[in-house]
Amino acid sequence: MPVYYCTADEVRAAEAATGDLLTGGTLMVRAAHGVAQAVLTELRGTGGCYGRSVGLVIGAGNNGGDALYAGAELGRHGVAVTAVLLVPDQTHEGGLAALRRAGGRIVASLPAGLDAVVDGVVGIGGRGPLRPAAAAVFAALDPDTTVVAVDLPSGVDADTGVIHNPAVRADITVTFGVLRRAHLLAAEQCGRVTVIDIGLGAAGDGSVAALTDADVAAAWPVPGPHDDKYTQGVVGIVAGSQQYPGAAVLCTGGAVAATSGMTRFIGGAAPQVVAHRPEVVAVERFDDAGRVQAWVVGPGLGVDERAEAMVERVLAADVPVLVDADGLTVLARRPDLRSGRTAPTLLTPHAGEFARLAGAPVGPDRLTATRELAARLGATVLLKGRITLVADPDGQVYGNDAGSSWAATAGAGDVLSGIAGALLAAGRSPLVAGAAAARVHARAARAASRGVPIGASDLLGAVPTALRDLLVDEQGATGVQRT
Ligand SMILES: NC(=O)C1=CN([C@@H]2O[C@H](COP(=O)(O)OP(=O)(O)OC[C@H]3O[C@@H](n4cnc5c(N)ncnc54)[C@H](OP(=O)(O)O)[C@@H]3O)[C@@H](O)[C@H]2O)[C@@H](O)CC1
Ligand SMILES: [K+]
Repeated sequence: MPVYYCTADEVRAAEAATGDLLTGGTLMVRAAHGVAQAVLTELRGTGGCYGRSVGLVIGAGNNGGDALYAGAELGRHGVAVTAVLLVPDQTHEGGLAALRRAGGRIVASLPAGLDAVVDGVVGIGGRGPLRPAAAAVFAALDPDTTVVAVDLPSGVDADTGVIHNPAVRADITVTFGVLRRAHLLAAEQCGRVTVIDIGLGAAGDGSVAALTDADVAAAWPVPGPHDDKYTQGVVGIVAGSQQYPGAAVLCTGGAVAATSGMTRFIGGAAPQVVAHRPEVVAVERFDDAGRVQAWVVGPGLGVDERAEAMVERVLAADVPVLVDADGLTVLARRPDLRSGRTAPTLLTPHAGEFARLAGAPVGPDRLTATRELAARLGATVLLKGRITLVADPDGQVYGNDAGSSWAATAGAGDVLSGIAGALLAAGRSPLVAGAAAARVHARAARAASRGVPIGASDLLGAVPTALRDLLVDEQGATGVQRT
């Protein structure tokens, strides 16, 4: 099942639904225990707890309350705890008393040499950037200090994931019951995210979600005993040119690697495509192309009249179409090319192409921008980036955190569109095709890179490894999900 990411209001509603657990303070006790355990685990992994020192940065709300109770528990484990109170007269009273009872000390500024710092400035009640007093505390920290954020790194908007300046950058984020949208949208700011069970029920409408590996494995086309190359979906790729065959080779390569359906290619780079992938049925002219179940158009296509004619022809077909790269630039110039389409359309822009399509830059709130463009165009929009967002026109979003930016290399997008196109041809919705392709693409980048720079062809070469890990580990070799 996909993982859901909730808004602050959805979290508050789930907390309120617990009744006495919220009003009696039980939720906060559980939340604080989770934070303390995360810090203790970190300390134990780096030499033990006793005699270590932890600083707390405490804001005026319940987020500070969590951190104070967590500090009290740390104190009871022999940790030397110091706390800076940003708004002394609005500090959570019960939490402060507990910290004092456990031997914690209130200080004007945190001492040097701390083993960890707990960010209890703000959680889901935060607005805007860190205020100056909080910003000064974090700016003064030794850069190597482990930062543990309570609920969210302060300065990151819970609902949009906008990372204000300044904001806390956490190594570990401990959250409660359900994930917040910021944990997806600002994943790079949150570090490792841990969700503590505090007894909340279901929360949120699931409109912002992420596919798990198991979801992707279950969605991936696995041939059945009666399938042949046609029944698994034929994807047609219109990409590249004689002078610039690279995009054509990478995009068809992505499609070939993704499924065992058939791949057709149309364009001047047909000889180079076949040289790399003899299994591709490649022709130079549209009229020689056979039938397909989905098209991919755009990578390396150019933006001249010839390219425009190709985009027009593909979009006129009554099958799903993925438009990428130069195809998007053409489409930004000629939005009429999409008019009259009823079959699904998947647009896969990077930020620059997005700005051309939308008429304005993406801006910091990528979620809203992507949703608005999808709704306006009546198409599914996949916005590339370390956090890939795929939005349907009705507002449903799947995100994928690649976990690194190694895939941000020339040609990697061509591989992605090939993979997603093959999934469209196999009958997957644009939303699932885009999100599943992004996840496999990110896995392939990780498998190819393992911490060093890679080229797009390295990424392409690692797609079978990524798929093997997913399909065999998650489903068993037969494609049947283990229970
Ligand atoms: N309810 C419960 O029992 C449970 C709650 N839980 C925990 O409580 C958290 C939510 O608590 P919350 O609603 O009190 O809001 P919170 O995030 O602490 O911030 C509000 C305060 O911050 C201030 N402030 C705002 N922006 C700021 C900024 N940029 N920089 C500095 N300050 C800023 C704002 O001040 P104001 O704007 O009014 O001046 C206000 O005083 C939640 O994330 C979770 O950790 C869990 O324990 C589960 C049980
Ligand atoms: K926080």
